[in-house]
Amino acid sequence: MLDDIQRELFTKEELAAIVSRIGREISWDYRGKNLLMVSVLKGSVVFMADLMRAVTEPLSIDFMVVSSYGKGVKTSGVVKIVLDLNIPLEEYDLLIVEDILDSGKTLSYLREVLEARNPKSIRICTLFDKPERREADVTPDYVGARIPDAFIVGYGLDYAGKYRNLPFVGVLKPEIYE
Ligand SMILES: O=P(O)(O)OC[C@H]1O[C@H](OP(=O)(O)OP(=O)(O)O)[C@H](O)[C@@H]1O
Ligand code: HPA
Ligand SMILES: [Mg+2]
Repeated sequence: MLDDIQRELFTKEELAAIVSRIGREISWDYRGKNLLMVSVLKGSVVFMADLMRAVTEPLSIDFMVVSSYGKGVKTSGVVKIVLDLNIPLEEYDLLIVEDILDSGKTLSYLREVLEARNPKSIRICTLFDKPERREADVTPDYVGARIPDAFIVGYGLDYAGKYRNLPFVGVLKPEIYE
């Protein structure tokens, strides 16, 4: 698995520092609110597990499973909700938790779908933002780090379902997917 990585982009320690910084920002901003963190699976599984423990205010969690990349490194353009939330959202301040904002198609679609359910407020938190590849208009409220246009894996992020268990984030060697 390690042989497939071209270079490490964020070490385990750097990721922990990023998560802790976002956790502090969220803790401050959501004082006295009714925070519901919605993790967009599968990619955000590791980030979500760490981030929720970096938030010091009371919160609830829930999960959606959304998929659009399949086995490729480019979005299929079709965002499929594989598993939806099944609770009313009116009483919650919703925070969508994503691993990466790339073309923006997943988050622009999700935001629209969830906004229509009338939560008290809605914000987006993404660990990584790849602004150069944006195709849909999305503005995240919390960003861990902006990254260059390269396909990254680890810390929840996959290529064809693999590499999610790497504790760091690295750039995948292009020969793996070309
Ligand atoms: O901004 P976009 O171009 O839409 O890309 C970002 C989305 O793509 C990935 O999900 P994927 O469809 O690979 O499912 P996964 O979370 O199970 O890996 C990633 O986890 C984000 O949800
Ligand atoms: O760079 C990426 N890596 C893994 N999954 C992704 N989904 C969108 N962009 C990426
Ligand atoms: Mg993926």
